[in-house]
Amino acid sequence: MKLGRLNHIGVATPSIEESLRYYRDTMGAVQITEPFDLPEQGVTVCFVDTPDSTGEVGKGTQIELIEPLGETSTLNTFMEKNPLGGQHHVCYEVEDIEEARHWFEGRGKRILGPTRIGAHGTPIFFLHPKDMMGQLTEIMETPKKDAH
Ligand SMILES: CC[C@H](C(=O)O)C(=O)SCCNC(=O)CCNC(=O)[C@H](O)C(C)(C)COP(=O)(O)OP(=O)(O)OC[C@H]1O[C@@H](n2cnc3c(N)ncnc32)[C@H](O)[C@@H]1OP(=O)(O)O
Ligand SMILES: [Co+2]
Repeated sequence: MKLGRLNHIGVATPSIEESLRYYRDTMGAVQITEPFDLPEQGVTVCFVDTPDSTGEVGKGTQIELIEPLGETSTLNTFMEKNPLGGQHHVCYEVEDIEEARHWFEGRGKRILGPTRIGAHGTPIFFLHPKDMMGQLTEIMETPKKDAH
């Protein structure tokens, strides 16, 4: 397996509205999606697009803003330790999610739960931060070109 594209950086926040204002008004973001709830993951999410190397917005690495949703959100423990939020996870793309799963299992890395569909609508899994140099790491299958 080779290191794939950095698809997004997951950034936890106590207030997605405040974070949206920050990225728009302080950082000059020009393309931000509407927030949407993922109740099964216990988060409200939205994406801030950053320009790619040509300066085009929409194809570059995204900031994935995540706010806890509900009492049982996985994010609540993180927010207790980091009340202002901050960098939560990194997400790399792979061509084949099952091949990637075998790769990491073969290297003794703990995979957190089953492969499932993530916020981009493609299969993902998470790897435990303690096995990944301290970084909670999301692995995501690259969206197929003809995906609509
Ligand atoms: C946008 C939707 C997206 C998707 O599904 O597509 C998401 O939902 S992302 C947000 C929520 N989902 C997840 O984070 C799934 C994976 N996370 C987990 O399974 C847990 O959060 C886990 C196992 C990483 C940590 O579990 P928990 O928080 O309950 O336990 P601890 O607080 O005791 O953490 C154990 C140990 O890990 C350190 N830790 C926790 N979170 C992080 C982090 N984000 N980055 C780095 N390190 C982290 C924590 O400090 C503990 O270390 P210790 O030295 O023992 O204090
Ligand atoms: Co993510």
